[in-house]
Amino acid sequence: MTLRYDATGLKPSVVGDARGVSDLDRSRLRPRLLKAHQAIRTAHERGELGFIDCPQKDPESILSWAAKKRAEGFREQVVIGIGGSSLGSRALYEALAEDPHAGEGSADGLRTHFTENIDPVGVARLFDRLDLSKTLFIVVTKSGSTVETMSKFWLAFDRVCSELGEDKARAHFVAITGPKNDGLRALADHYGFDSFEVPTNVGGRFSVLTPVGLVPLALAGIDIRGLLAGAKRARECAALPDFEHNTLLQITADIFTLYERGVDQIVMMSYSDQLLPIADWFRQLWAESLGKAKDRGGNSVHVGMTPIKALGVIDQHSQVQLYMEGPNDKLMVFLEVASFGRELKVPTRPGLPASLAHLAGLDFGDILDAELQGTRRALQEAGRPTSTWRFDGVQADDLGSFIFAWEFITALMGELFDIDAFDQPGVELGKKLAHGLLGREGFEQWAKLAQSNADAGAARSIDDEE
Ligand SMILES: O=P(O)(O)OC[C@H]1O[C@](O)(CO)[C@@H](O)[C@@H]1O
Repeated sequence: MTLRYDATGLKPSVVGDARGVSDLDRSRLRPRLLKAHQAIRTAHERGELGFIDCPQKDPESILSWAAKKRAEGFREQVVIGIGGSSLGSRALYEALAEDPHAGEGSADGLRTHFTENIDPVGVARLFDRLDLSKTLFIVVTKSGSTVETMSKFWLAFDRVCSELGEDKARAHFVAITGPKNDGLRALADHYGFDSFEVPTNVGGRFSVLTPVGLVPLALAGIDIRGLLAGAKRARECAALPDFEHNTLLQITADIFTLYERGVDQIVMMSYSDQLLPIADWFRQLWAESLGKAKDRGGNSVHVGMTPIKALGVIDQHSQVQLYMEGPNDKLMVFLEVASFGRELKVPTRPGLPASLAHLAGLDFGDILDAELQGTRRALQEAGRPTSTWRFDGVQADDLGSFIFAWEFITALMGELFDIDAFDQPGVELGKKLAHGLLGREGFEQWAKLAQSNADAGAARSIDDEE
């Protein structure tokens, strides 16, 4: 049974085949979803959930600042951030930039690199090949104190100061951070960097349509007006109060019904290289928002759906065996592109073996599409739930709509789980331990522990250490 959602205004269009989810099931959840929808509206009216305001923001000041900045002669930019401070911008850059990893930047758009990890090999490979005189560093951290981001910022700042002098360094750094006056904000004020603010009521993983994403994307020459226009379209769809016309309520009803049936994993399988990184953004949004130990009443619930990133056709030769025959616990979300805007055909020159002769003259996009259809149909025949987000093409407005739609669906899921979808208490312990270990006493403790582990020959984790 294919559920074509009432795609009121929503582009990309969405088609679901939530096997086993009947209209009856969906209407069963209708009252809870309308209550969730109302709760989100109320929270927004209280000034929370700032992500809902993002599509309304005027991008013109960012666009004119970016044009002025590029005119200063920069040709490349390095975005230093992690998690919500980088994943969204990277995904949108890699989807929408003309040729994201090749060629030189220009006065119309800086070639953009994203550095998120602190693997010394990766950082050195990037930093060592930069022409610092033409490189702009965009430092993005909402808290202003994330270890990975701030250590790389300091490395960049030291190198630029050493090469160009501290006076000139100022123009090579832009800070995008929260209003808290310590960490990056204090340094930006002290050194006089251009800076933009991350609104306090927008969670990091919901912030790509704030200066967090809009500033680097504008510098890269990406159509941020189109992004916001698409997000506005999805916002209008999200605001519809009636279940029958609100596509996002219907999609959420299907996902939650499946979850209650034991489908606790969601595979975002992109049949487009350009759209693959958007699955990285989605994984943080979905995992960090919904993976929670306690509900709002403090009860231990341990809820969440594991988000998995997959790429078609590659993962047909890797993961699909599990998706087809393994446990029926995954919702397949296909990202489909109707037109790649690029023709490339299998040559018709004679010589192909008879078994492959039918490929001659075929367009690569058509082959990809046939493989998507074949894989999707096979999964449906195997009774696996699927849904497809169908993009006319990889363009800014559809991506803006996609971003806002999933942000809103995530907020609705948080209401259905009755959890706080906007905090991330689970990441704090790891950070504390890491910070502790990075302090002096931490390393002594760590060295002692490593030695005692070695002596005991036992693999003990730091958690066992009282
Ligand atoms: O923008 P910041 O404060 O550097 O945080 C980066 C990321 O780290 C987290 O706080 C924890 O992983 C994410 O929620 C956030 O997106």
